[in-house]
Amino acid sequence: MPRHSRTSLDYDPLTAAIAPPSDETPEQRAKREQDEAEAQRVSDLIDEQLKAERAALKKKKPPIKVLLLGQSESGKSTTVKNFQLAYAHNAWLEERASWRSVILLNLVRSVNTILDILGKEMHYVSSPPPSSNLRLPPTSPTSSQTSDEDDDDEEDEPERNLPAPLPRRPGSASPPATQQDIALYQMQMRTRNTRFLFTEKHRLLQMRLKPLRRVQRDLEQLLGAPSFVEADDLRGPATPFASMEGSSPSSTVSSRKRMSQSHEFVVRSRNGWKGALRLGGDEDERERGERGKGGKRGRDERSEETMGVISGCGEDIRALWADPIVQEVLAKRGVKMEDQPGFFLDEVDRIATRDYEPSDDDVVKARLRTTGVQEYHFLFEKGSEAGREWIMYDVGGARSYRSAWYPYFMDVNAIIFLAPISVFDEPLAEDRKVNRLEDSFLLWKAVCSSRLLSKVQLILFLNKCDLLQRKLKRGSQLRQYIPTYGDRPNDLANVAKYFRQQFREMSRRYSPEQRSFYSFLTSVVDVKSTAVTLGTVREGILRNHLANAELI
Ligand SMILES: Nc1nc2c(ncn2[C@@H]2O[C@H](COP(=O)(O)OP(=O)(O)OP(=O)(O)O)[C@@H](O)[C@H]2O)c(=O)[nH]1
Ligand SMILES: [Mg+2]
Repeated sequence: MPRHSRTSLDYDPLTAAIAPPSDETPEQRAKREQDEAEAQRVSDLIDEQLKAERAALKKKKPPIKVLLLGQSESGKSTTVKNFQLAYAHNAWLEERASWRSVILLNLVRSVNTILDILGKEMHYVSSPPPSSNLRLPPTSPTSSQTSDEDDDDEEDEPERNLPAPLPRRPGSASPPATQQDIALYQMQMRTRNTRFLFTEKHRLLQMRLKPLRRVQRDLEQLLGAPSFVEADDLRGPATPFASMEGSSPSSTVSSRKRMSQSHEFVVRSRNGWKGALRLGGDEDERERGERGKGGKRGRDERSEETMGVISGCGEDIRALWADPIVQEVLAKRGVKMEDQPGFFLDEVDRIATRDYEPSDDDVVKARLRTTGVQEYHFLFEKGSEAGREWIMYDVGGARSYRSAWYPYFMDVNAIIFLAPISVFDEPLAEDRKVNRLEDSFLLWKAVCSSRLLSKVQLILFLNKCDLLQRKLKRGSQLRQYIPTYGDRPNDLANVAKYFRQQFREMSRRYSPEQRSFYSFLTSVVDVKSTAVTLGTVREGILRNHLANAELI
């Protein structure tokens, strides 16, 4: 009877197939049994590992997910940096050096901005005074006539980078001019009529600092997309995510995967966090390799070259920044370099050197726009938080990036919303007709109103208090931009209290369900005070998370 037709229950074809040959010698048998014992040992080991992993997974606490929201330059990335500094210090140290190029770019951009302004002024000095009149922006009903008459005058268009008013007065068709508009207009008039006493020194500085134009281009190339973005590419609706509520979670989750770049920090010992951060990730590395000549070596050479040019220009940069005529020109133009993000001109002696290494404060102050969404993982491995992973999502805040926020609304535990409150007199870069504070209010209102976020804990950072204080001390009057502020004292404590009330009221009015209002007055460039704030925030988020878990 052929084997395959046997039906007896004591026959197992598999056993038959792996059975030792009938003519096995004693040596072969000993070898076979040894191999089988070893295979069994490995198999047992794998089983044990799988069991342990399953048990660990069971014990693993769910990650806490925090989303940072707010307009561009509100301080989101700076807040993440503070979180790294406080809770991932070793990884922070590893990453710190890679910020050098960003800081150099910040410095060089400041110099080139000054050179641009200087160039224009020197041009005015060497050319006859303009014959056409500057336009006065629309202001009160009486002065708006002036602007109507001059509406066809295109010649002065580039000069009209005027800020938008806040709030618009009811009933007025066109936005009325703010005090700042008028001041800017008067300043432009004065500037055009002023003849600065430029000397040979200014012409020499201009000439000797010219190589910094190329350095800026090189650094922008090296750093890739975020340092290239033009204001025109940032335009878009204020709250695109508000109209996306209800769209399919699966499509938004996959778009979220496409958009995010992941960075990991792991804390392993009581010494703090360990891990690594690769600025930009592999993809950027590849792109940059292709852009730069000859990949990493080419980049290193260029970086050396760049450093050489910058350090060679150090003296002249210092002379330019310290020059009283340059300072006068900037003041007349209303340009406050020291209020601008990424301001390093005061540190030029330290930074424009070949062996410059960024300090913690430098990195916190450095400015690099976020494009898309950056994902940061923090894993606590000691203490009561052991095994708990935190994931922070840092989004690009410019208007054109805001539709990318929505997929992250699906499953976050908390949102830290940054509203810079020093910007009450500034226009939004993406749309200069809009006041920056007004844009923050629109965003906050939309976030509070979102049904998807109705159970998410919202934490508000009223940020840039240091800049607000500086502005108020210089004499900026809040009531000129927000008439409802009335006669309240024009100091930090009262202005901050007023803003807090406004945001609280919006949260109360627009939240679909009742929610607690948590707010902090912050200057996130101040690492010490921010560490205290973040400690409180962390505890609050954790407590809220645990309370919700209990409820479930
Ligand atoms: N003086 C001062 N500067 C701040 C403060 N917060 C942030 N900055 C600076 O403002 C600039 C912009 O901050 P970022 O954290 O990059 O802003 P962002 O919200 O991430 O901006 P996007 O990436 O464009 O969305 C940086 O140069 C910061 O150092 C603050 O409280 N005070
Ligand atoms: Mg950012």
